[in-house]
Amino acid sequence: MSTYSKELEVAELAVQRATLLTKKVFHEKAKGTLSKDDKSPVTIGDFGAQALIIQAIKKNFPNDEVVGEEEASDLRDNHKLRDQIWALVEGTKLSDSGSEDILGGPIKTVDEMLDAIDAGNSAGGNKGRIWALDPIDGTKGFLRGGQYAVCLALMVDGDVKVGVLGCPNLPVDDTAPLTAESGVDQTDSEGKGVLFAAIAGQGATSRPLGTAGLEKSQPIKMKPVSDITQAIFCESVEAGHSSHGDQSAIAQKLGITKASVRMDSQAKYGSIARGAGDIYLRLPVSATYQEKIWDHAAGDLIVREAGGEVTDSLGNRLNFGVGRTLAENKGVVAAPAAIHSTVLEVVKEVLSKK
Ligand SMILES: Nc1ncnc2c1ncn2[C@@H]1O[C@H](COP(=O)(O)O)[C@@H](OP(=O)(O)O)[C@H]1O
Ligand SMILES: [Mg+2]
Ligand SMILES: [Mg+2]
Ligand SMILES: [Mg+2]
Repeated sequence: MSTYSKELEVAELAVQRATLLTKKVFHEKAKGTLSKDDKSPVTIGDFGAQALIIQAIKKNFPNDEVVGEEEASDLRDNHKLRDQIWALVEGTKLSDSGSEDILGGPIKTVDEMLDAIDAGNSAGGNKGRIWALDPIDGTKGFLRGGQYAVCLALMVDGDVKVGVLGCPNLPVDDTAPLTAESGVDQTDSEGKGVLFAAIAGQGATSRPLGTAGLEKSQPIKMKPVSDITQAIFCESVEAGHSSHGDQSAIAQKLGITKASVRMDSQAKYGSIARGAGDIYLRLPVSATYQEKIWDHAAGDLIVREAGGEVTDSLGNRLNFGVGRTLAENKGVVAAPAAIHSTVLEVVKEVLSKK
């Protein structure tokens, strides 16, 4: 077996299983939404997906740590919500029993489920094997009917080695270009659902999300951009998550005339990695916000392995080894390697004028 192939297999299957759970919640009107301390939303889908994925990691790699976005404290005294999540977790299995076996068997009790969720409490850092998990990235998109992603990455000594993104609402077809509609009013209808993956040094791939381990992955590559004015650039839907104003000024200076594609979650990284889009800009709106490692780890590797470069707004690589946040970085600039320096120059120019 080549390096990290076992980790990739477990990560892909765990993400695929978790998306079965999130898809069920996506189609429910009531998604069991709570407001967290920072006022951001979390749903029964986020908790359930985190439990299923951490269980699979701990069964296969008991000594590994996990930096997971969610924690179970709100559930320990909210039995109604806890039981709703348990019903989902208990009822979610991959249809292929061989794939289910690889994940190491079901969660047996409610307490085991809560403990699995809380096992995502690693402080992170640059020593040893640590997984970064975002059980639903783009929760606001998930609630609005936009894009969302189930995101998992393995870091070893602070470097991302394996990355997986499950995107239930993106087209399976790698060649379908992004349009203004790609991020709004989306669902997981026929032809939707893609799993992106990468191992450091071994390239990036995609495969249909619905088929567990049964379908072969295809290599993906970023699209060469010969004329930057024709580039498709992506940004968050939420104006509170990145500066639409700065991003539009940068696009304008680059001569880009097409409107941005606004899309929730790391579906943006997957989309540019397969050449459906070209550039992803995420410039800070707040001077104090620190980006979370689980919002970027998998996407960073997948884009770089597909021929892209990912830096912050100063041109530094994202540093995943300093804790649960990207404390040393500000913003994200992701583009094909051949045009990244051109984009970065304009980013610096626009930000320096502020
Ligand atoms: N002020 C802020 N600046 C940047 N990112 C923020 C933010 N507040 C929340 N986020 C993050 O933005 C993520 C969604 O990114 P996007 O806008 O690309 O969809 C959220 O992930 P979750 O949805 O997992 O909580 C959350 O972690
Ligand atoms: Mg969140
Ligand atoms: Mg997130
Ligand atoms: Mg999340």
